[in-house]
Amino acid sequence: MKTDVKICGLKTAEAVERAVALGASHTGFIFFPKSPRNIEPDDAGRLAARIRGRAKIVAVTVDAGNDDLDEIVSALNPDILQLHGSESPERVLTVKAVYGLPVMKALSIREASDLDRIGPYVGIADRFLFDAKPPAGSELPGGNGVSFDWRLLDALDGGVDYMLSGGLNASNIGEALALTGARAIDTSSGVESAPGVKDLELMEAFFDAVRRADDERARAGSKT
Ligand SMILES: O=C(O)c1ccccc1NCC(=O)[C@H](O)[C@H](O)COP(=O)(O)O
Repeated sequence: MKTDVKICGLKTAEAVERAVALGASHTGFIFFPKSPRNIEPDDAGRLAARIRGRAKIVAVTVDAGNDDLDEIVSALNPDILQLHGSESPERVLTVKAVYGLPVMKALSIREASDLDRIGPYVGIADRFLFDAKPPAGSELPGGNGVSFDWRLLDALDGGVDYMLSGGLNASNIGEALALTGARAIDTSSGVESAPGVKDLELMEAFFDAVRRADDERARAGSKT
């Protein structure tokens, strides 16, 4: 099985095209002005046009109102909306109804009780993205390059469809996949040389590590 990989926070044609050539299943564009990865909707739309149909296009927003979502959806025409703020289940339902797009709801995890927040979104969100909680003082709800304790996901109901996120990089992705069995992963800072600057070599190393982990899982699976 090939792990789905989302490369998030893309801002240049070179990075978008390289991510997809390396096998990214999802490309993420950040609409959050405080982020070093923030991109204008029209610029994101131009980048997405280069890879449309080859990878899913994900619009990442944080507690966005309908005016902002209207502009983003019309300029980017995303395949998926990632809601990365404190959007309620009711807001997720509304967004899905208004835009007719699948929603990936991001939830931040630090301790076992954080998994209790999943339940109200089950049957509403199409997928979850489990990220680490931001470190103290961070203005960003995501893209902080920090991981959570992946073992917490042992308690997760096996039917929950999610992307594993938060501080993933070429050095730790093998362990993260082995521990969680995640089928889909997301990274941003782990493939950057500086905040918001994607590094093509780090991206390549990340995909190499993911494919090694996939091979390992296939070998382990074929022995059982
Ligand atoms: O990446 C950002 O700057 C960001 C800002 C505001 C909301 C969400 C953001 N990122 C969302 C993502 O999906 C990131 O890939 C995810 O948080 C993981 O980031 P990292 O820990 O840096 O790999």
